Amino acid sequence: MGLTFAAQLAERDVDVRFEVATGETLAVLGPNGAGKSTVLSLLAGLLAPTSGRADLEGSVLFDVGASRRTLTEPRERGISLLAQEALLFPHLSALENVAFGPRSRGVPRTAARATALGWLERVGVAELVHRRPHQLSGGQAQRVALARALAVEPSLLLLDEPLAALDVSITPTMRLLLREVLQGRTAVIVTHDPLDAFLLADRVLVLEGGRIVESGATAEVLTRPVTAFGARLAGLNLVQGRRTRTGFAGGNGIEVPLADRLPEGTALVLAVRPAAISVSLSSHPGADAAVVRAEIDDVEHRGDLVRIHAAGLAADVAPADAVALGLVPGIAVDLRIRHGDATVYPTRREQQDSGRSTAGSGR
Ligand SMILES: Nc1ncnc2c1ncn2[C@@H]1O[C@H](COP(=O)(O)OP(=O)(O)OP(=O)(O)O)[C@@H](O)[C@H]1O
Repeated sequence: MGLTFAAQLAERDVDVRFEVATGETLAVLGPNGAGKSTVLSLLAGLLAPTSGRADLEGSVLFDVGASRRTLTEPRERGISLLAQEALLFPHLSALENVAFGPRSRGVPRTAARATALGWLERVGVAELVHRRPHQLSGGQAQRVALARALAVEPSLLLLDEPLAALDVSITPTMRLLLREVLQGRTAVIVTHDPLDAFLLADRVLVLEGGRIVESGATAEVLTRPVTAFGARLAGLNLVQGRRTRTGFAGGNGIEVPLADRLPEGTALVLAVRPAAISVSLSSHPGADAAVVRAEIDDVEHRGDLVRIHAAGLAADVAPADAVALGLVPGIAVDLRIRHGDATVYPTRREQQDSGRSTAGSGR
């Protein structure tokens, strides 16, 4: 059953229809003003469509037409929303914030607290149960907000740019936590970040001007992009490799130390943005970076940057640097990736096989 959604909202010129199977995560991408937040608001019941119908696991969320107008109350929809900001109740402790949902659905206090504690443990902040929101860091507050969203066992979890407001130093671990809790959960995530889409979503939908311009399995959109956003997705470097005794070893010689406890031999994928790979004629390896020496296969001019292809990787450099270094096909260069810029995670199959274990990021 899952989710079926079809809605028009005339005043915002939005007309979108899609389905999400039970247990599947859909990423909604698109430029500013594309209609992503509008879709989430329609689902959550914060906006009513001009016309359309949505069903979640056989229950009507809305059904609006010429002669009918059913709008299920937001709190009756079985939907939780994780927003950019944690939006916790300031006067309640972390535990009370998470217990609030079950309590307001009639669960007795002790049982609601036990549920809340279980979720706070699951998201890694059990020791912070008695803190008030102002005593939590941004990342801790977002973990509490995630526990709160999940404690009501929603049929659908909505995530609106859940990592956007966090310090970049904590987004990798938060992203891996989301990846873990989204396994087998029906979810729609709005994001600007192709890495989120790739790591968290089974399918991707690209909106532009209130219409769907591209959709498909994440891997498909990655390999056959038809829009600028799809191309941004496709630009992400993905390197297949394995867990060695010390970390990740990729087919093209990239090695990154890891702090996870995954067994040796686990199939892993390393993701790194083209902008995070620096290109030089020669460099010193250093302790905090992986360096791959390779001949340039291709040089692509892309407006305000130049994309270098070598060793199966794409690296973006400023045009002035490309000229100064004389970057042309055939010359040998060092591609340098700081360990902290690489995200390493098990392939989906490995993750399912090994239960809930996740790789640490490359930091
Ligand atoms: N509160 C509002 N009132 C009227 N129009 C709005 C409102 N919010 C958004 N819009 C319009 O609706 C359309 C879709 O906007 P929406 O906020 O859904 O886009 P978005 O993809 O979420 O953008 P962003 O990435 O900037 O958050 C845009 O034309 C926008 O100008």
